[in-house]
Amino acid sequence: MPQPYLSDPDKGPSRIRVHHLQQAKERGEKFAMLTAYDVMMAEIFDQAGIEILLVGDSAANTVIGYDSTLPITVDEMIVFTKAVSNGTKRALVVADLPFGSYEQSAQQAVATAVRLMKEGGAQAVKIEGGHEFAEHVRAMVLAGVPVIGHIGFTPQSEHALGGYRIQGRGDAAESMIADAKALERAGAFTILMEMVPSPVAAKVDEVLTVPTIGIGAGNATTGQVLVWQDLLGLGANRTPRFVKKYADLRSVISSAVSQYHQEVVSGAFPSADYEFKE
Ligand SMILES: Nc1nc(=O)c2c([nH]1)NC[C@@H]1CN(c3ccc(C(=O)N[C@@H](CCC(=O)O)C(=O)O)cc3)CN21
Ligand SMILES: CC(C)C(=O)C(=O)O
Ligand SMILES: [Mg+2]
Repeated sequence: MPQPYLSDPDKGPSRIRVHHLQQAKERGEKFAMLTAYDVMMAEIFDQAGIEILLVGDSAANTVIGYDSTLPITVDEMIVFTKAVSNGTKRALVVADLPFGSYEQSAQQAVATAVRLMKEGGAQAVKIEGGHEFAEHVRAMVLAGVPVIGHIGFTPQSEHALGGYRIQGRGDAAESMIADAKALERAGAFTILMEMVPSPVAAKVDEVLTVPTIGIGAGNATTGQVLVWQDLLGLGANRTPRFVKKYADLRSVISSAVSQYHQEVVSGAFPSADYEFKE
């Protein structure tokens, strides 16, 4: 396979923009999205070639320690979005619209999206929900906000959906495809699908012109996304089945910190190398 256009150091874009993702789909190339919530991780992921950094409302779980995404606020999302945009040179920075910040009206969605862009430095936003939010998407797009639609399992609707469950099985597949089409028609530049049977996700990618991104949605979507603490093995909890763990940072950090602790209590640290002479 030739060097993918998106990551070609000479011909590829120096800054990923929405139209590059569309071109990727047209060329049959894939791209990667990863969450980020702080400047140093954003720098590392950006320099590693990740095309899209998502400031997910999963920060509610992975940074703040809530057991769902529902409590995180727009003000909190803005802090994380600023940190990520400060650490990013090439990737597209996308921020989640948190629960309660967009549902009431298209105008509320525009106001929140504008804050995430103006105050947080986001270059696009992501909104959970299907055709019922098409007008919200249209209003944001008209305001100059690029929008990703998020369908399938939408964690902000956990209580309405009855828990963490796969969506779009059986008869529900047709309405999921209709949701994806409605969001595309409203102007969404990408559709993200979470916990959807792979054949349904493949069908959605096939019927849409815009690219798709999957998490627990198989290998036929244009892109993939994971939460970085899952990918790098930082969390203590069991991860969802769709997670592939590429490292075990929790044990790396734990043994380094134990060694530091042991050297402090034994007096081995700081040795002469780390002290100031008169
Ligand atoms: N750390 C983390 N990773 C995520 O992927 C993630 C978050 N947090 N927070 C926001 C949402 C919530 N998501 C989740 C969280 C848990 C499951 C889960 O426990 N899934 C089980 C059961 C699936 C089933 O019903 O069969 C699994 O084994 O995959 C799935 C998605 C995805 N997002
Ligand atoms: C899991 C991804 C898609 C997300 O929405 C988040 O991290 O908040
Ligand atoms: Mg989210």
